[in-house]
Amino acid sequence: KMTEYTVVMVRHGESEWNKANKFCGWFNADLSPKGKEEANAAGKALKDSGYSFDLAYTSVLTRANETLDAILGELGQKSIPIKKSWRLNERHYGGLTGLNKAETAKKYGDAQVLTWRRSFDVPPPQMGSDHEYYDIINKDERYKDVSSEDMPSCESLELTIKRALPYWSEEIVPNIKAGKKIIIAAHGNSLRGIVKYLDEISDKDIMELNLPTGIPFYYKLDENMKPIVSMQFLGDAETVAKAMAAVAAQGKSK
Ligand SMILES: O=C(O)[C@@H](COP(=O)(O)O)OP(=O)(O)O
Repeated sequence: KMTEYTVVMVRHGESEWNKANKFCGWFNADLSPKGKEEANAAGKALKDSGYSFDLAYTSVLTRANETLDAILGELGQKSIPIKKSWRLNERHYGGLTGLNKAETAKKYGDAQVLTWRRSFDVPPPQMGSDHEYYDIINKDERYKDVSSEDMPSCESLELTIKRALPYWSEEIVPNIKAGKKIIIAAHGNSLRGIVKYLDEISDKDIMELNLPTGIPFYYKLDENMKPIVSMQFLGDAETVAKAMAAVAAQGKSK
């Protein structure tokens, strides 16, 4: 029989800054009450589908960590090992961090905001040291082991992939191949990067992918980590499609 590995991924539940429609990136926003409910519901959906895990991965951002904790709580699996890495963080939104997405679209136009949010290789403007959130992010203890060359001041999807993929290939893949059942709780754009790589989505087509908050999805991978089944959400198609459209609409002026 062909070897088949299942990996589950989930974007965290709605954060306070998703709710306020603000560019968040490396700012450590908390889950909103709705986001906490989404995280619990994600755990219930995984439980109902019979999932259990041996190892969990997440970013160093609280919204992803708390989503993972809620899921593992629902599964009764709070004691499995959890590995956290900044490499799974959301893309760094640079100078846009803290700005309202719809107001930014009013000011710069929908097309510019779409380029900043969804182009493959155009990074947002840099976050300078005078930015409101610069010290909060750069002096955060959780980045004390990140070298100054690795510490971003803004990231395109391309740059996000460059720092996330080594973690996927060197840390996560060997554990998948060792037969560990894995869940990854991360972010809209760090997960878009992994999905782009796995499904070999073109730089142009990846613009169309908007991941909903708090709805887990799975991949079935062969022994070469090629998808046998790609991105299957644990939710009905209509709910998923609506949630994706809502994420896409966040960057429009009206
Ligand atoms: O940084 C942010 O604002 C959102 C994604 O934003 P968009 O790229 O969808 O605008 O990240 P997440 O909520 O997944 O941590």
